[in-house]
Amino acid sequence: MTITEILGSITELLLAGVDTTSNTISWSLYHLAKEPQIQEQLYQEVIRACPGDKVPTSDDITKMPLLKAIIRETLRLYPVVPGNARITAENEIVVGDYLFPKKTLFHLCHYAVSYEESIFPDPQTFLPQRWLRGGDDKIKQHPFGSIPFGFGIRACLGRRVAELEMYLLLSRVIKHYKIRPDPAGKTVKPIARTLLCPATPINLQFLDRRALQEEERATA
Ligand code: HEM
Repeated sequence: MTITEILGSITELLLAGVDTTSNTISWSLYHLAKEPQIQEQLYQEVIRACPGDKVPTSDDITKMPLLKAIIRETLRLYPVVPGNARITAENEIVVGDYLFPKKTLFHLCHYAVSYEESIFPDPQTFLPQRWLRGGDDKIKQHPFGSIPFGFGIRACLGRRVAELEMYLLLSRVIKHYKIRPDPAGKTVKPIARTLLCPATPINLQFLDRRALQEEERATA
């Protein structure tokens, strides 16, 4: 590899491989802090699949459907890559009643698509259960309702790594800490700066579960 290729690859891996997953985890913690019931359900799922001092591994993740649903719902609300583009290089195409000549540049706004009410009822609300099989709110999902990793041969190369990274991190964090929201009660909105990022800092409290349990025992 030339030095230019090495520098280009490092920049790309930092942008594609670090900021994407870290922003997504920040949003999922933000919502779990605001939704203590969902956080408790996740905690129960994690300690059921991975009891005692055991550190969650990729095998344990297969027993954590809620964990996966939380990441999917987070990426629906905050698709960290908010837009995607494609050029129809070779053929003209018809979409609905419109004819697009060849070499048309299409831009897909993931952010707008994944808030479509006919596909996701109550689209502004964080509802991980909409992704769970057999869940009350489960509707027949449109396969392209939310495609945060893109689609086709140029879809995200790091998808599996990214998902595993986020599942492992979130399950480990939840196992050790109870997450509480910013006592100042500030709402954080997203902003597109190439990637979709929090417009203001996300402040959270992390309470050590072991210390909380010891405190509870001491006061009982
Ligand atoms: C939450 C995490 C992530 C999301 C939502 C995400 C999303 C995306 C999207 C939408 C694309 C463009 C796909 C398309 O044009 O159809 C993409 C491309 C790409 N992503 Fe990710 N990504 C994530 C994490 C990662 C990670 C962790 C890595 C590397 C370890 C990575 C590496 C790449 C690469 C190399 C491409 C370019 C693929 C190509 O052009 O053929 N991504 N990603």
